[in-house]
Parts: sequence; structure tokens; C-alpha cells
Amino acid sequence: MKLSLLTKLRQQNPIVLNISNFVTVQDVANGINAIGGSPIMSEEIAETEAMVQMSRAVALNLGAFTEAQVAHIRKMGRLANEYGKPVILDPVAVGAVKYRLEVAQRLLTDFQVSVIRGNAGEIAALAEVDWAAKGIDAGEGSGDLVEIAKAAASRYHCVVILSGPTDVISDGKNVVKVENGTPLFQLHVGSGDMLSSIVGVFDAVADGDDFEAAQTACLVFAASGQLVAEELGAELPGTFSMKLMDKLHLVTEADIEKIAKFK
Ligand SMILES: Nc1ncnc2c1ncn2[C@@H]1O[C@H](COP(=O)(O)OP(=O)(O)O)[C@@H](O)[C@H]1O
Ligand SMILES: Cc1ncsc1CCOP(=O)(O)O
Ligand SMILES: [Mg+2]
Repeated sequence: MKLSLLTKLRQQNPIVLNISNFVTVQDVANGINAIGGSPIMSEEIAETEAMVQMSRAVALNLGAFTEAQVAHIRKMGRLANEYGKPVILDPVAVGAVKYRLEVAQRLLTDFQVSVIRGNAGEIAALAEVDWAAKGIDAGEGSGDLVEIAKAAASRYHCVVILSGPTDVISDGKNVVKVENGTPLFQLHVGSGDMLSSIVGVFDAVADGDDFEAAQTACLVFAASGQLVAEELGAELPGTFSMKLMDKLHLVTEADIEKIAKFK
């Protein structure tokens, strides 16, 4: 775990390029901004090369794409590989819709991703493990989360974050579990999307260490939410999302160290 990445990213304010979905785009942009990165979103394929060149990481969210956007996503992924920029993929609802899974799997053969971040239902689908995903949510399953994360990481040759009550992060061999968080995350649509793009901010300054970037982003994000929930002391999803943005901006390495729970 490399908490110093938090200070480093705030000093460097890296640009992170995003393909977002129309549901959570505002949260994702502000989440990147609040933690200390500089977000940019794009919907025009003609500007892809310039966008990738000026960015330090690329976060591709498959939350609500059209067929035309798949070509844009493919071009962005390939250019990111060409220019050596880390790519984060969020495979939203691939466990619930076969078409989405097929598109995600095709994209994963078109370019190399650095990190895949999804919930249990999404990562199980990519690893081809039986699981009953429910829409954008993890759903129900009985598989071993560590084995599922490891299998997906080995299969796609990247780091995998299987998020949930415990975040499981694996590079296919090594595994780290982050146990911080709050169930309030589940009451805010866009928590996962924010995390995926924030992984991009950490990876932008991690000098190629995707595994460290992924772990640290998970810890900072989950611990920030936990701190907000503890301060709130009540189940208030609207206030939670507002205060989460404040906390992402204000949280320090020392605040996180005090409550960090990982192994
Ligand atoms: N029940 C929970 N308890 C603690 N943290 C949680 C819980 N559910 C989700 N989280 C946290 O919420 C964030 C988003 O993860 P997740 O809900 O799995 O993504 P998605 O929104 O894509 O389904 C992660 O930081 C994760 O650790
Ligand atoms: C509701 C919804 N529908 C398509 S994408 C999306 C948002 C998913 O956000 P998250 O996975 O972060 O909860
Ligand atoms: Mg999600």
C-alpha cells in the first residue's frame, strides 16, 4: 500500500480522460477533481488522439454505450496502449446482459487494460464463473471472491479490483483485501464509477505500478466513505454523497492510516 500516492497526485494534478455514462458523469468528474486529479470527458471520436496524448490515464466506463461509442472506446484504448497511458475498464452490468459481456470481452482482446474494476457480478462474468448478477449491482453468488478476482486477472493479464463490502485486488498471483467502507456506498448510484476513475488518477502517478495504484485508490475511497458515515451517524444517502465529495478533497494520509484495514 502506497499512501504517498495521494500526496503525489495532489501535487501533480494529472489529467484523466474518461468515457463516462450519462447517469453518473457529474459524480465521476467531481470525484476526480475532489481527490486532486483533472477530469476530461469526450464523446467525439475525431479528437481521440489529442485527448489521449494530453492525458495521463484513461478510464473507460461501459455503463451506457451505443454501438457507435464502442468504436470510440476501442480507438481510445488502442491509442492509450500506443502512448503508454494506463487504461482502467469498468464493465458495468456485464453480469446481467449478455450483449454487454460480449462487447467487453471483445474490447479486452482489442487492447490491453491495466486495471479492471467491477463488482462481484461483473468480475465473475468476465471470469466465466456462475453468479446471479442483478442489473448494475453485484447480486448473489457463492463463489470464492479471491479465486474469482485472481482468475479474471490471469485471464486478462491485468490487475483486477473486485469491489464490495471487502475490495479484493489481485494481479493474478498476489491478493490484497481492503476492508474499509460503508453500506451507504450502495445507496449512491455512481460509487463504483467514481472509484474506477479515481483508480485512474492514482495510476496516472504510479510509475507503472498498477497493483499499488489499485490498492491505494480502493483504500482511500473506501476509507473516505467510512469516515463520512461515522461522522453522519445516520443512513442519509443524499448527505452521504455530498459529504463524500468534501471528504475526498480534505482527507489526509494520516486520516486514512488511522482507520486503514487491509491485509
Ligand atoms: N456493503 C458495503 N460495505 C462497505 N463498502 C462497500 C459496500 N458495498 C460497496 N462498498 C464500497 O463501495 C464502492 C463501490 O463499490 P461497488 O458497490 O462494488 O461498485 P458498483 O457501484 O459498481 O456496484 C467501493 O469502494 C466498495 O468498497
Ligand atoms: C444506473 C446505471 N445505468 C447504466 S450505468 C448506471 C450507473 C452505474 O453506476 P455504478 O455502477 O457506479 O453504481
Ligand atoms: Mg458499477
